Amino acid sequence: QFPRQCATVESLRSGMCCPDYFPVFGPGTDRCGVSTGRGRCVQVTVDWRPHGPQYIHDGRDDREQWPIRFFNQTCRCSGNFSGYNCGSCRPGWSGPTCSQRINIVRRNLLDLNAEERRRFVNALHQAKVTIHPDIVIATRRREEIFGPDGNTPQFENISIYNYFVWAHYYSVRKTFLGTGQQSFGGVDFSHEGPAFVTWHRYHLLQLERDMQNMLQDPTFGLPYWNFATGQNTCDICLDDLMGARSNFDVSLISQNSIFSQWRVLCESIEDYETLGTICNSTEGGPIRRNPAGNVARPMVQRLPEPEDVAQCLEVGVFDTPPFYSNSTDSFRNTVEGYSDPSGKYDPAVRSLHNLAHLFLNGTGGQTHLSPNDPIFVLLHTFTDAVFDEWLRRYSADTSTYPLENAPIGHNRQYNMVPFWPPVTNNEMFVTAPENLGYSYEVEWPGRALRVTEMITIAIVTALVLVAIIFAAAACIVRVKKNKDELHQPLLTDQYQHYSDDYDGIATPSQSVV
Ligand SMILES: O=C1C=c2cc(C(=O)O)[nH]c2=CC1=O
Repeated sequence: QFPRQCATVESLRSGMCCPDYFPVFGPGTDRCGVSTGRGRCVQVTVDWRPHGPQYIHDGRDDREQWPIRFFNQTCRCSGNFSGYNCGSCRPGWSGPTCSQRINIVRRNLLDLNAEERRRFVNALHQAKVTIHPDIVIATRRREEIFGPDGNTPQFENISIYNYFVWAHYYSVRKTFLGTGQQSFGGVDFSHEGPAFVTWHRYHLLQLERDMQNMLQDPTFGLPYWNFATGQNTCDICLDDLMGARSNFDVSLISQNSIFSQWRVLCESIEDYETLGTICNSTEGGPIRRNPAGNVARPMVQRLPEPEDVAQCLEVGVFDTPPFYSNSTDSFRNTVEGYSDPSGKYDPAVRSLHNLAHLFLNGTGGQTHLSPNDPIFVLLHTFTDAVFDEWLRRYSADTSTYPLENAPIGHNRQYNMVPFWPPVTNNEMFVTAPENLGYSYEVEWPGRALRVTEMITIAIVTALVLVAIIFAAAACIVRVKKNKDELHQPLLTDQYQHYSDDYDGIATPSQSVV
């Protein structure tokens, strides 16, 4: 959430978070790399447009008008420079002056060879155990951020992967309304609204970037899991990938996989909600996963079908009022999985992204915990690939993204919570290869025909066949007639001839030679 340099009493009191890029003459001398033209420290811009009716507690949540409750000044970087101090490049650019274009390819996990699989699993594990070099997390609400003595900022270090988990938790946490009062759950800054696709896109980009830096490999790309297999098994739950099922406990991961050793963050949700605290970097129990094992909900014992993806990509409107989880004919609500794959909203339905989560039936199926299971990364890269294909097919323009009245956090110009530096939903509503420097190696399924389409095609085919038969028959008749006409004058001539010259009785064979 915030750069380590800004997690201080002074920074919080001043509201300024503009770290030096290169402190030539001591701290505060090169804010945002100003001396080399990288950027400047400016007033934060926030979204003040009205949000939808779901959130009724304005003024009570630190995430409102993000990030103004914490900081009102931030770096604005020039050109292709980016990052909390303008020390890095915008996605899609690299090099010392950020002037070289790059393209990262995100591939199907199942297409990786043995060595690539090993490297990817190791990279995830390294991210799980490596402290984030730049970012720290707040473990208290703004009201209590200076600690019990008023002078001890309540921030913690966190690993790269756990920051990925924590950011998701922070975006979905309930609004604390006071001790003894129920926390308010009608709020979600990353789901059930148009920002679902943009928020998760940035979430992945940030992990990919952090892992590239950690590995010192700017070409590292996150793979994807094509979850639309229609099967009732998890095809990536193998020991050389995301871990097979344990032989000893159906809801655990096999000990042959490093992921069986991973421990889960943000488990104590009831404590956070009743005490008004925030998840910290303390880990708890193991990842739980029991794919297709939810016997109480047979509907979530299967994965989506390839046809569901094809149908979802036919929904041409990005989002529809009320821009929420009950929107109908909305591409966003369809890919998120609250509508059926054709776009029709149905409260009983779970499809695509939601269905893939629920199929995992464990840590990966609970919103406040789901990124703890590394399958989350792959499930979301695939969801992002569908979003990118939709942007490409419809040449989508940001004007189709709602500017106001979306649920809180979901308006076009809202800074996505809790990312730093501030980044709007708008900035992620662009095609990835041209604007964000990555692309997917994927083939999209063709759509099967609907019954009405099949009937139409059958009728048209039958009509064409009948027309061909008629045309052929007419042709034969004409040819025959022409043949007859060709013979006719000969006969007439002959008859005329005979009638002119012949004076006796002719036999038929004589007259038609
Ligand atoms: O982690 C998630 C878990 C989810 C469960 C549902 C549901 O439809 O019930 N949706 C989810 C989204 C998640 O991100």
